[in-house]
Amino acid sequence: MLTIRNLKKKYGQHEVLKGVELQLQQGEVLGFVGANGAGKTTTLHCITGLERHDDGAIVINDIPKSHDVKYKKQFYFIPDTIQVFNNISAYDWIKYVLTLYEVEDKGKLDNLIKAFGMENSIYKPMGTYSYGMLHKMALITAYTISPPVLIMDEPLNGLDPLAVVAFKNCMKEYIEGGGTVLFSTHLLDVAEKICKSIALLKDGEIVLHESLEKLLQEGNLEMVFMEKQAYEA
Ligand SMILES: Nc1ncnc2c1ncn2[C@@H]1O[C@H](COP(=O)(O)OP(=O)(O)OP(=O)(O)O)[C@@H](O)[C@H]1O
Repeated sequence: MLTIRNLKKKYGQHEVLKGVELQLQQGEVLGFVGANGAGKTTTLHCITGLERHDDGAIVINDIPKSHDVKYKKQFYFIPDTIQVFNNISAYDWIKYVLTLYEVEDKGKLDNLIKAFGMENSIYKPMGTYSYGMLHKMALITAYTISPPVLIMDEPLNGLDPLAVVAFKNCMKEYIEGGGTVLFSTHLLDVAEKICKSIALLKDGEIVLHESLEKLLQEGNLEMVFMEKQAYEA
């Protein structure tokens, strides 16, 4: 469903991604982990087109990144920092994004607004939103669109307990409907609960991509990562 081959990216002389190889199967929920500065966000930005990559190939649902609009309709990306138009309501913004994806499902949208407890705030200007509210808005959008792949950078940051439950329930439904998820996280306990597989980025390369089931046979995720020397001593 998502294939990354030999992905390379430099900022000036700093080679951040040195040939990332990653393949996600349909239905996979992949937790993308690594130390601070390992290049997780850079990888997500290269996949989503926010950054140009220097070398390598990225293909989603058989469509290469070079196919621009068609490629972009294969995924929805929730960044860590969500930029918004301050004076537009979240509801109007979501409706606009849905038109870009050619999705019209008011019933689903209304159900998701309710599931995330946003019935009152959804009509307010996005400039008045907290960090967590912006993430809820983005999750409502993502699950309404239900594209082939969801890509998220630290999606649970700022969510209240109700929203975390909604996030997990919606994710289950989305996966059962044929979706695929790639998300970066630092929360290994969360990754243990949500993911089907884990990929570890270290020194600009994927040094591990394994099913959670197999990894947990070796101990908990923290132990596995310490062994893989994910963090500097
Ligand atoms: N726009 C940029 N210009 C220059 N260097 C950058 C830029 N963006 C990221 N970097 C550098 O690239 C490296 C990887 O950063 P990135 O944000 O991808 O890491 P990360 O794994 O997401 O980190 P974290 O877990 O702390 O969020 C870091 O050394 C960072 O300083």
